[in-house]
Amino acid sequence: MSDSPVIKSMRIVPVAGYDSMLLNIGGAHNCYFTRIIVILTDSAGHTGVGETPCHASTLQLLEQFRPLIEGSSLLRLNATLSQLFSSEARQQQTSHTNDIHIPQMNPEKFYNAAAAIEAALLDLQGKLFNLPVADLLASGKQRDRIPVLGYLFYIADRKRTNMHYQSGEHEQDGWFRLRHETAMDSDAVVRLAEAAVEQYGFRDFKLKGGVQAGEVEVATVEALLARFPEARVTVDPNASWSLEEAIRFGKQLAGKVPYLEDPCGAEQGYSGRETLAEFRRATGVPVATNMIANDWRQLHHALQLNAIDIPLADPHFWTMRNANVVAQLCNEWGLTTGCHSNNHFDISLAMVAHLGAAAPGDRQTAFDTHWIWQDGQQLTRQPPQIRDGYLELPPGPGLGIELDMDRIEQAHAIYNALPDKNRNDALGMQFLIDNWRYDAKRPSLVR
Ligand SMILES: O=C([O-])[C@@H](O)[C@@H](O)[C@H](O)[C@@H](O)C(=O)[O-]
Ligand SMILES: [Mg+2]
Repeated sequence: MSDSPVIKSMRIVPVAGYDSMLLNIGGAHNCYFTRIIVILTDSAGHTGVGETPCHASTLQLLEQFRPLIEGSSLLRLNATLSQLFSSEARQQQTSHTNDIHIPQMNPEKFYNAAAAIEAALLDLQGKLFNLPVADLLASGKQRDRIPVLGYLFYIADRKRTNMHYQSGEHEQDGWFRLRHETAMDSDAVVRLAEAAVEQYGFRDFKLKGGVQAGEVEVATVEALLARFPEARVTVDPNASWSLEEAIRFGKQLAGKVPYLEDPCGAEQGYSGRETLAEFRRATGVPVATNMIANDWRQLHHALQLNAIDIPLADPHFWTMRNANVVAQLCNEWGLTTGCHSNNHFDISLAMVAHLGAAAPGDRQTAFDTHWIWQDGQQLTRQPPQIRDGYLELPPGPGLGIELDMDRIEQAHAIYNALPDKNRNDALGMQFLIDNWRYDAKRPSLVR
């Protein structure tokens, strides 16, 4: 043990990148998105890295954890993480609520902080043992590439705001240009899908719903299916449909979609787990969720109620090792493994690639990634690639990525210059609808 490298320093770097005016139930994505990069350096001179969603309270937590991490032995990773998990901060973690798009409600702070640290430690251990992180997760590496989906959004007209959205006008036609243009109807979303297929080869799509009336979003799903009859297409209204609507739309889409994601949620005194269980019984449509089964206790209740088929265990909500345990449970218990995402850089893309590569069994649905909206803003020298609808596991030990420190400093400078550093999707939306306010039970444009 005395030969174990020791963590010498932990650098916590908030960073920002650019985004399009993507719509969801919480409003419109800001022209900037923010993330936190954790960089650990050990006594052997290696660097390990992790990425997580950014919030001021996550930054504070990471600072609080610094004394636990600096000076710790790399080989005692289990003991270090156990200490983190038995800290007061975890006890104070509130349970996950449905209101995922309201910054002050976002409950994942402890897990977000722990996830970035754990990923960076695993990256370092991988370098020490000359093994990919996928091999350090309990089920070990199972594959070299994982199916990922084309994550489609309705896109608002950025010109109606005074925000600094990129224009894409200097880009050639195709995905890199189209991803900045307004896309508010089925035809425009189908064009986005065509461009995404051309660029990345997707066979799976997810439409971010919770924006327009359910009928409109179902029509967009049907338009995508008509254009790509072989594809697997789903929609995620983030629980904005009532149970009655969800059952109606579910019956309309039954047999055409592989699953629906969070079609309904808590209402009239019933929890989201209860309404999803009723939805499944009424429609037979499998249910995926990133809203009501995001920790062990929630997952337990969701499974007891037979409410879900696909827990989308995001490594930033669970940590990579815990998300791998969820994948093992899915394999043993007849569920399907999947993964949720938010806007992210390529360090998270590598984390997701290793998680998917280690998921046992063949019941794996295409993983979510927002990367196609950020592609080109990499913080590493050779970001993992999406080809033919698959995210390829980067070669090399650890996470298989090498930080580009110049780009990290630039992204840090963008973050420092931001007036508003926490995610707040209401801001952009208020340019479209005066005094717009979030409502968990209404699509964002239905006002
Ligand atoms: O990026 C978005 O707008 C999504 O709505 C994201 O915030 C969600 O967390 C997520 O992708 C989801 O599947 O619910
Ligand atoms: Mg979702």
